[in-house]
Amino acid sequence: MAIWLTRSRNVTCHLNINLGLLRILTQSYGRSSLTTSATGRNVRIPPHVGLLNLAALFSFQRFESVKAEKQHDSEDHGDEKQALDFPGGRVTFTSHLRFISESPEKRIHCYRVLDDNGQTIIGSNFQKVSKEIAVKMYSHMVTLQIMDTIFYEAQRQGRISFYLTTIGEEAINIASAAALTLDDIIFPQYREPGVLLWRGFTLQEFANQCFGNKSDYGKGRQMPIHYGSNKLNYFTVSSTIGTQLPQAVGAAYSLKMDKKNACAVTYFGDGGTSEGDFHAAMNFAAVMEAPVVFICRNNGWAISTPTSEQFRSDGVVVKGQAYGIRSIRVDGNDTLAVYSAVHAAREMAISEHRPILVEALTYRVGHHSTSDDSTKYRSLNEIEHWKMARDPVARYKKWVEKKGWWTDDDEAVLRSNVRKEILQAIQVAEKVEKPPLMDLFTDVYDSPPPNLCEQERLLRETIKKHPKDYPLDVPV
Ligand SMILES: Cc1ncc(C[n+]2csc(CCOP(=O)(O)OP(=O)(O)O)c2C)c(N)n1
Ligand SMILES: [K+]
Repeated sequence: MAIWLTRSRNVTCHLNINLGLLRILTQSYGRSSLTTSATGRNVRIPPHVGLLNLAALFSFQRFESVKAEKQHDSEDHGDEKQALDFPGGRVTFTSHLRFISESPEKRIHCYRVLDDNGQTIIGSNFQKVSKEIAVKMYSHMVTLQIMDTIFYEAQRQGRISFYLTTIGEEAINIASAAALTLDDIIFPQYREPGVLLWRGFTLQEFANQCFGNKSDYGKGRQMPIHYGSNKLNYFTVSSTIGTQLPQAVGAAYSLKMDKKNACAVTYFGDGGTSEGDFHAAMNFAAVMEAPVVFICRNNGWAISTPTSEQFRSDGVVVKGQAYGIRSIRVDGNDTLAVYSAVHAAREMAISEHRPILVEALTYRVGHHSTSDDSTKYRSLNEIEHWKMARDPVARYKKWVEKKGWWTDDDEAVLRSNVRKEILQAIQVAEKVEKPPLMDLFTDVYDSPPPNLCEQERLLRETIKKHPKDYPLDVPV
């Protein structure tokens, strides 16, 4: 409830108060009168009006009073002459007792280039892309979609233990990757395999990891989709939400110390922003002026948690300013907008030694993973709407087609080739031997500690006791 308090000394304070505070105020202000300007006109309230009456008077005005308060937010009540020299800059004084509103009147706008029909919005400001890059982006988005569909089916058939798709987020994956260089170091969450695909990870390499065979760089020690590539500057996915964020800041800081023409780029979901690691990383990056680009895929759901239960702020983009980080909100389903925003973010991060936050608005069209059924917590209509009306791949396709860079024949050839290549990769990966049992215990300690040796002994004993339950294709 917003109230203007007037005292005889002509001091006006603007308050945002609850009933408890109102009680304290009426007591401490004693016989002075209260004046409300909540409706735009001043109403004098005599000192004898009881607290309950006062509460009733204001309770139905809550909406209007908040509006008034917001209007005042935009006025400058600061006294330029009366200021405090304080670390970080001059702070002007005000005699208005006024709290900053918890939410701005308007939400932060979302940058886009393509309209819903995939055509460039006249006057839009974006990074030009060559035909080669434009077509490569489109074909990689399609490849990612086909890979997801086939791998998902392979999991349903029991051929791999787990899978998680990126459907609906192809533009964020591919366009952001295209705007970076190979020297930029990627710290992914798990819904960005398209970045790795763009960097040259082969479909065979993806399949090897999902099957956890001997050719998997992680030697089968991670669940499927926890890809990583030293060669491609792509840190291995960690299931633990948010851990990649402070790591990215540290890597970015080292790139700056080494005067490298590169930045660190980290991806995370809206759910990830509730982790302490997100806040530690943002603050550390701002203070250390680390060249890191934070890319948040705000896809509406963190498994079954909707964003309304994740935060009460205007999404994620506003958190950047609180930490002193330049930020942008972008339409995550608009390939050209994502490309342009990340391209600009990278340039600023490196040339100005600063972190940048990009919030990409999108939607997780698939279930969280193969362990989830999202129809239990969200409507089919919502899913269908994003799948059909807001599909980033179809939208971008219209643009490349209009440019004359893509035809139906190109589409048919691409789809058929990619499908064949993925099926072939799965067949090969399935036949490759699994890493030996011993690999489970190596590569961490020079000489394994007693508890690890004990675990190995117990595992071998269990296999001997229950040979039928042990997979035949894993050498003991
Ligand atoms: C620290 C931690 N807490 C909880 C989990 C369980 N978990 C796995 S994924 C996930 C949701 C994350 O959502 P978000 O970061 O928004 O990414 P999205 O899956 O939507 O891409 C949760 C809670 C986890 N892996 N790590
Ligand atoms: K999410």
